[in-house]
Amino acid sequence: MMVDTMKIFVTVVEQSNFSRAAELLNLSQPGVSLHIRNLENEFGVKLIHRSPKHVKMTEAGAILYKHAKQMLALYDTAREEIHLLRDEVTGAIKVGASFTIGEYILPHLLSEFASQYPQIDIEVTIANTEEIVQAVRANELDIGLVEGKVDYAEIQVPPPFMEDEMVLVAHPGHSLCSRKTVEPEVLQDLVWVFRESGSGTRAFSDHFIAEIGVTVKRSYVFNSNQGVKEAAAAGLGVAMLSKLVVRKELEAGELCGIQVKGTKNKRSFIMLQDRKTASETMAVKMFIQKVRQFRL
Ligand SMILES: O=S([O-])[O-]
Repeated sequence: MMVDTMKIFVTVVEQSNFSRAAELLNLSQPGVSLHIRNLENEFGVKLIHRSPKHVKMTEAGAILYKHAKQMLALYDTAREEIHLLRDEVTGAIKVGASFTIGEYILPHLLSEFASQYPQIDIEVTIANTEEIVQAVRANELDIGLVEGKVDYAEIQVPPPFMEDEMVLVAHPGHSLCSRKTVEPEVLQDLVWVFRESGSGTRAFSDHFIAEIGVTVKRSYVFNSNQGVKEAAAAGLGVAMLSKLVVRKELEAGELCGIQVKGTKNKRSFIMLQDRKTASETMAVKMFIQKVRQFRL
């Protein structure tokens, strides 16, 4: 089918590599090369320059790439409209989420989404913000849901989809817990429990500490919210975590929340897609719509 050949051509161009394209498409490399050769024979012109180091489009290849993208998008739209006619949205979505979103928001969101669209398969990857950003850039995910700021030209970041409240927490026996609100200076030389670098939670903690201008006496680092939370509840040090992560422990009195005068405790959750390769299937569109409307 011509649409399959176009998909192969577009994948080779976007991956700049025959074997990576073959792997992504579940085809053999000779099979992919044959499709490209047949396409070149059909147009009577070279579409791709191959050298041991590079796979690059020719001028004719660039023209075909532009139209092939439009053809594939039109084909998807036609397929989706036909599915909608039969009142069903099908397909598969790969979603990546940072830990706070992946563990505290996504399960509830997906449970609503699944009852609305039972025929959409979803694969979720949970990792820290930086890892999810890199996976979106590498085109391994259709959508990334992360915390904080993202500054890559090729990544499309629409306005935040949710606000998150951060809380400074400690074991209830910590000296800071005897006061309702504290001045920033009293946080001088404390022992902290942090998430790892690359996480949105760590970025927020670092920013918070820099803003109030205190030094950290010693720190312990865990690569999960759960680890940080348990360590703070065990009295290892203070920690800055999302309220979503510590809500139950605060209610149960296993952690105390410390208010620091004049500091900001809000951050945003954002949704990412790769500008160039963003999937526009109906399944992805419906998922994006759900993320925008969802409230916990
Ligand atoms: O998992 S996080 O905090 O980016």
